Amino acid sequence: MVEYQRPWGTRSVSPTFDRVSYSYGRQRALTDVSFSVPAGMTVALLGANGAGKSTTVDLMLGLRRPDSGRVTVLGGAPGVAVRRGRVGVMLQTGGLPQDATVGDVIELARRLYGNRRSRRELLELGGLQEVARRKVDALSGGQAQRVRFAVAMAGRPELLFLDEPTVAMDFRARRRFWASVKAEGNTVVFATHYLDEADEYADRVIVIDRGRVVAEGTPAEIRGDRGLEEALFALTAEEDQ
Ligand SMILES: Nc1ncnc2c1ncn2[C@@H]1O[C@H](COP(=O)(O)OP(=O)(O)OP(=O)(O)O)[C@@H](O)[C@H]1O
Repeated sequence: MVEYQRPWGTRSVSPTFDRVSYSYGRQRALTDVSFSVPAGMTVALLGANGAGKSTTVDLMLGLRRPDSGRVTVLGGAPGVAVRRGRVGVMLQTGGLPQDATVGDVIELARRLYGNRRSRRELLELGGLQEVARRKVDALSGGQAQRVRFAVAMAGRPELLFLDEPTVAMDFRARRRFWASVKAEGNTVVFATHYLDEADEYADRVIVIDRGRVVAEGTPAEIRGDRGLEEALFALTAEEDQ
């Protein structure tokens, strides 16, 4: 196991999990999970299907409460940070009104956050200028993801939670997406199955296996001399059937 390194220097710590456990009824999803994400860092959550990544993101958003342990986000309860617009989020599905145009959705998001950013800026951020008049239900999967990204950025959040953000994006859109994320300078926590993205864009990687943190470190530390995919094979088990 790669050692969990503290302290993180002088930067303040953002989301923190302190011995968090969570179950869906009798299905245990997380057991005794502890980690902290320093401000300004990009952290990737890696693990097999069903490992507990989405549950971790849900807890950070205050959508679920831990059965035991404590989750803090920007120094307080997750729900408070979310309600104050300090957190931007891209989840895997849903969340967009299908009958509205892209421009309408962007306007709605702007208004929700007190017009902190211009329409033009947000359309640019998502690479959406060409499809601004198109209805959401006529977008491709990758375009819809880019709308979700623009919406997530509307409030100039300090912290971004991204659950498999680039799944439907083509290579160009993915690169542009990461360039935008990095340029904004937020603290970012993202779950992904694209190991190359974790390798390239994450400052740190947290590997979750069957609800437990089994490794944490820089991509180079996790990868060692065997590559990230081999490391993941060694660190994690097959999904429970
Ligand atoms: N609503 C739910 N009800 C019951 N069990 C659930 C529910 N959501 C998730 N689980 C279970 O909790 C565990 C963790 O699931 P989670 O969705 O957090 O995994 P994940 O790492 O995000 O997986 P994936 O990579 O497939 O998105 C799994 O065993 C899953 O089957």
